[in-house]
Amino acid sequence: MHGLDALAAAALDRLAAAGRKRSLTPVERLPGGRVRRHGRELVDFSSNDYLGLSHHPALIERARAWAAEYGTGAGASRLVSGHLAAYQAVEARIARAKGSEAALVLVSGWQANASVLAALLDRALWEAEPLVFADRLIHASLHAGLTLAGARARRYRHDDLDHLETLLAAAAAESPGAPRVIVSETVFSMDGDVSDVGRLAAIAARWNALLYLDEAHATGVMGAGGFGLTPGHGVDLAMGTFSKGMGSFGAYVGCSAVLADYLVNRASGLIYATALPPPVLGAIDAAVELVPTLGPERARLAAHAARLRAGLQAAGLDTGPSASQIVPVILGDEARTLAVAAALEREGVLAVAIRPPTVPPGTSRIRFALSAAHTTDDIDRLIDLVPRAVEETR
Ligand SMILES: Cc1ncc(COP(=O)(O)O)c(C=O)c1O
Repeated sequence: MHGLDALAAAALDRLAAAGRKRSLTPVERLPGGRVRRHGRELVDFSSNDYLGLSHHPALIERARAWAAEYGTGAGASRLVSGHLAAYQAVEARIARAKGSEAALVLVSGWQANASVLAALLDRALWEAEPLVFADRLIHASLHAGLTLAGARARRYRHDDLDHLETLLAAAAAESPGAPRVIVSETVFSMDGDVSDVGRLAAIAARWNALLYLDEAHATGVMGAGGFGLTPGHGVDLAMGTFSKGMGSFGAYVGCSAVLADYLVNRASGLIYATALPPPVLGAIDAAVELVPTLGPERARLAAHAARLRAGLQAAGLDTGPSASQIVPVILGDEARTLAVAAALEREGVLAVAIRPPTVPPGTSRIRFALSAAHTTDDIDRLIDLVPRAVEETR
């Protein structure tokens, strides 16, 4: 008897005692930014389906058509027999949109960050140990990549590019010849703030550092054609996902052709994972085609976010540094944040409480993820409900 169940039960009891035990709740996703949970229809402010594309007829139709034509599974990794010819057209289109020489589609955002970063930070590649400089609030999947690579990042204060430069200068004095890699995001998932990509690129160029930026929350949503904030800035490696604004699943990296080739040979998440199922690749294909035409939806989403921020701030609430479709209301205390989320759910609004370890201690928040599928009335209802729910828990 290994006794693991008893140990796991004890670990769960400790989480429950700390108010941090989580569980899975079934939902039925509905169009129009709605979900059904516990039999009730709720306005969904917790999904990252920023343009409502997960229910778009063009994506559904192409997913259906590709399932009928190519089957439901890819059968093998891309390097074996899972590389549908369609990948080439999709990747060429992404590379054009990103302004990069090449692009590579990977199975998921988590897997892309974990395995691409690990491959890029391989000492054997650089013939030296690369020094990594990472924003303090980077996503868990980027941390996984650093961990897999055995890299210990120098972490700069969130969005503090002066601090980044100080760390780069100190490292250059200590180890002048060491390769340097900067890792950050363009839209931060929990604060909704937007990086200064131009300045990051200028810093990377000045210090001869490789720049890796995660565009998970910018893809589909930000930039003139909806392909994020990196195009035109000469970012070495721009990663993004199809799982959020693009309405389905999977990820991409935009980079040089030789780096893409290197990743096909070295990124374990591409080599040792079955390729995306054809219906998912079909949905990606349709989204990549559609997104440049969705300027009005992006404008509507930005207007929703501006309206919500203004309304909540006028009620005295702290929306942090949000400048995107992600609008947090930072409450600090975990129990209070849970109480506000519960009060909102009673009113028909799903907006989950985000607590440590997802965010730093003392910064628990309700994270509102907006969608172009929401109506202005949905936003106005939030502006009315949230301050009342917060007041009730004082
Ligand atoms: C910044 C960031 N990068 C990567 C990911 C992972 O993407 P995916 O959900 O497609 O695996 C997420 C989403 O959870 C994210 O927020």
